[in-house]
Amino acid sequence: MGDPGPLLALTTGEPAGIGPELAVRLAAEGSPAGRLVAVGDPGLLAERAAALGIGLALVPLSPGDPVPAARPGELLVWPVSLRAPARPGRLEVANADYVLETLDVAISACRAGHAAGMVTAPLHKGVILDAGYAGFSGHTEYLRDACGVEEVVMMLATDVALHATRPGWVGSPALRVALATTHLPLREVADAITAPRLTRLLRILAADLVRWYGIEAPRIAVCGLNPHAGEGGHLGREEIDVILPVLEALRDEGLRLDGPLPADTLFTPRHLEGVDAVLAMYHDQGLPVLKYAGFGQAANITLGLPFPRTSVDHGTALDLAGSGRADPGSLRVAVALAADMAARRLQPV
Ligand SMILES: NC(=O)C1=CN([C@@H]2O[C@H](COP(=O)(O)OP(=O)(O)OC[C@H]3O[C@@H](n4cnc5c(N)ncnc54)[C@H](O)[C@@H]3O)[C@@H](O)[C@H]2O)C=CC1
Ligand SMILES: NCC(=O)COP(=O)(O)O
Repeated sequence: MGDPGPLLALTTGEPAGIGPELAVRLAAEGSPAGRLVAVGDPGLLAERAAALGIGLALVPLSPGDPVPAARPGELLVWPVSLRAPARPGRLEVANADYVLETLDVAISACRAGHAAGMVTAPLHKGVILDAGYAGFSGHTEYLRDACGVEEVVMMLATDVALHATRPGWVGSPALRVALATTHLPLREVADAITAPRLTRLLRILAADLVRWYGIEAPRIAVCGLNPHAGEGGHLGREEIDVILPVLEALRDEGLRLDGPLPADTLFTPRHLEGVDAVLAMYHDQGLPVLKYAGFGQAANITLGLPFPRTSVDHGTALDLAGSGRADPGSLRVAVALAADMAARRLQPV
């Protein structure tokens, strides 16, 4: 058997959702890109595998243990125990601690060098907030705080092959959409877009397109916040007062930035030609476009961390949990992308 590739920690997510079954399905397929170690409850994974008729031997290990040679039909596991029984589609507040512990195990392993990166199956933000973790916003900000970095950027990207093979497509081969704000009520968005924050986000985005994607001088298109990018100040002044001055200052530093541009036309093939990433100002400005272009073939990447972290482009899909009908496409993309990023990370510089 050849080089199994970098070891990637795969957190299995909300136990009532589709994460555990997607993890076992991917393990059964065998990941071509990297070696996976699932982080989760072995009993839960065995149960979901059995329900899908997948014969899977679980191999429990601890972070730092030698990694055995890959054998078909085996899944390595770093065990974390459920706090309460998990039933598909039924959220259980007591398991919020379990979900967070899976993240802590993976993050510690990545920081200690026991894994080259992490891939996360979806968690349910609402149940973690219901469990009392006030202010919990998602993996992205949890990782930021756990790694002690000031800022991170959420970016979703379609599988490169999707657009490259689409007849007549003249835009960039991959659509990458980063977000200036993530999980905020809409009425708080404008106030969250400050010049210092936007400056930090754009620097991280530009630097990590070089670091993780090998793009030499990335070109980034920046959306306006308001319709028609503010219509010269008649439909809002954020473009004039905040966004434009930041872009001008960063252009002087050498960053290649277009904008602020009206978001409705920016996301058209002609405007995306030669653009390596788009910075959208808020979640539902950028992600519906990305998901229309490639739901199930896209991944979520956290930029600004000391190690690769990717995730799926979807949530816990409680309505599909246990049915075997959930599409594992995005998890495949997330694993392949994390393996690619980890391989770059492991290359001597
Ligand atoms: N990476 C993560 O941890 C993410 C977590 N979430 C969380 O997931 C929870 C549920 O969010 P929703 O907005 O309902 O989004 P969702 O993605 O869970 O579901 C939206 C729709 O897409 C379908 N869907 C989702 N994944 C699918 C798959 N793999 N195959 C086929 N169909 C699929 C669902 O059945 C549903 O109809 C929320 O707590 C949200 O915060 C949402 C997005 C990402
Ligand atoms: N809409 C994307 C999403 O919810 C993923 O958030 P995160 O858990 O990766 O921070």
